[in-house]
Amino acid sequence: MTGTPPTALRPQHPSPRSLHGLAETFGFDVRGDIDGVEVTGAAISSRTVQGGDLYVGVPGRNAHGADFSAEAAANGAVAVLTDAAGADAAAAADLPVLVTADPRAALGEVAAWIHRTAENPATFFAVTGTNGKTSVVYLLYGILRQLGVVAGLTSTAERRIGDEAVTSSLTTPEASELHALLARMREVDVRAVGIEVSAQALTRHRVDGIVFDVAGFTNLTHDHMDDYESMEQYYEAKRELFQPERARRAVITVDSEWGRRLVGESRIPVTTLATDAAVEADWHVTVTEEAPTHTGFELTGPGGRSLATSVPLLGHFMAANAALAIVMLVESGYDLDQIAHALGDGGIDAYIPGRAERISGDRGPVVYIDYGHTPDAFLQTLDAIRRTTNGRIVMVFGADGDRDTTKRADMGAIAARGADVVVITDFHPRWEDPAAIRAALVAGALAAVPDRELHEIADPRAAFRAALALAAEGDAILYAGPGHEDYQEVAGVKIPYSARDDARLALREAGWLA
Ligand SMILES: CC(=O)N[C@H]1[C@@H](OP(=O)(O)OP(=O)(O)OC[C@H]2O[C@@H](n3ccc(=O)[nH]c3=O)[C@H](O)[C@@H]2O)O[C@H](CO)[C@@H](O)[C@@H]1O[C@H](C)C(=O)N[C@@H](C)C(=O)N[C@H](CCC(=O)O)C(=O)O
Ligand SMILES: Nc1ncnc2c1ncn2[C@@H]1O[C@H](COP(=O)(O)OP(=O)(O)OP(=O)(O)O)[C@@H](O)[C@H]1O
Repeated sequence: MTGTPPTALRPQHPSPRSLHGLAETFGFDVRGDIDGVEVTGAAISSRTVQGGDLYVGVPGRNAHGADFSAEAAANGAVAVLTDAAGADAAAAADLPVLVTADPRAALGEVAAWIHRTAENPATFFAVTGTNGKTSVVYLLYGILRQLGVVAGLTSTAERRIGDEAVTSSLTTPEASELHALLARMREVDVRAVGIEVSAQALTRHRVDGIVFDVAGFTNLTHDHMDDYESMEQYYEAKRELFQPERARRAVITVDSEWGRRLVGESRIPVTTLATDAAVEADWHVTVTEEAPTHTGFELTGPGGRSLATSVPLLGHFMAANAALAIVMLVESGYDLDQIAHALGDGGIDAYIPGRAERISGDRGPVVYIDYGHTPDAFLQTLDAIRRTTNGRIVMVFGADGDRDTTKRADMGAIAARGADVVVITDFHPRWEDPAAIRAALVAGALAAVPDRELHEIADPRAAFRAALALAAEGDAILYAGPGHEDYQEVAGVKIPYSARDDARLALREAGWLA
């Protein structure tokens, strides 16, 4: 149900709350008459305001949100919450104004109060880490459904309320959207929710007002060095999730040094998980079978408990992701045997859009469309493909413009080391010169493997077709980056482009797909 109107993400029957009560609860200064005013929702963007909303005007990089109060009023806002700098602009819109020092920092608790999140009976799972968040959230969702639980999720790809799905923009919604979404989920009896929590969400208060039942950690590797000054700062942003104000208990993957450090620096009960038998942990996951279509694994835990199952996705890292989801469920109260029974002989039933998604048919090269856009994601996925492919690997990829530029050389190098043929193309150049982005990737690739066969083709459609022409039966093509996305962002414009649809078309043109 892509493109569902935003009302689907809001409670259909909100119970109004008094603005007076809100101002009193949070100690906000009041300007104007608030007697008898009731709010039914909150919005951080004037563009998403609905009738009865409190419009929250926050200062941003480009503008002060309070400057859009008139538009918010026209869309039905009944009051504005802003800071002192925004108060006059908000008052000019002829709405009552609540004033606080940091409205963004207040938003989570305010939205939780309006939507009564504390009374929501669902179990809340949070997943953080550089790679694997979306995957773990979908795996939680899939396993919960196999357990017969009505589940919901929010991820980079989609928000899901039971069977209803809506395409996402941000990985973690703004708090105003998140609490409304949880209220909507409550209306349709969702009993467990997986929430992907980015570092940016923690830094920007997007998950304030929720105490998660279980928080999971996948890994921490090079990314987002545009948003954070160092890996240390990036780590500290993630660490915030593992404190009592935010989560009751944690499951931490301790394969990395960052994970092991996090165990010591969390202030909540922690259960640990490792893929390496030599690493001390409460739970261990061992891969027992690797195939393009699925990965079999065994999970062993305290007291001799164990579970042998499979995940319908490529890669040992997907076994680690699935194991994390299972241990998080155990920590939330499910019995391992109950999970084993629900999974049955068929294993985990989950579909993750655009994560090592195999879009080829029975004939021709195996084609994976992946969302990997970090050095470690490239490394892990190439390794997994190498282990399940007898032929050559052709890798197609580009890099984000206006995002962490420091990872480009590594991305190029890892591709050149792990693939037999490299095709460098445009991803989302945004406002950068696409040729300069490609040049950085080419330089990284050739510095690592000077004689690697390399093609530079700007247009992604042409790049994929070139890769297809270079591959034969038994080979694999990894097209990393676009995943589930349906656009390419060039100079501020989102041009429709689905790598999955276009690659399927190209496979048909080549006669490999019916
Ligand atoms: C850098 C950053 O975090 N930007 C966020 C920020 O935008 P901004 O500061 O540029 O806002 P602005 O344009 O100055 O506008 C100020 C305020 O006026 C409001 N406004 C503006 C115009 C208008 O017509 N009406 C209106 O109400 C805006 O909603 C905003 O609240 O506030 C906006 C409104 O909430 C966010 O949408 C926006 O996220 C942008 C889209 C973004 O790219 N964020 C990235 C950093 C992010 O969060 N990424 C992580 C990725 C994680 C991962 O890859 O793992 C994520 O969780 O998605
Ligand atoms: N556990 C993992 N370890 C390393 N790489 C992984 C892992 N899980 C997935 N990946 C790789 O990272 C890519 C992104 O996976 P996923 O979307 O699940 O991560 P994410 O943390 O949600 O990323 P984003 O926040 O950018 O959406 C996958 O397409 C795959 O290439």
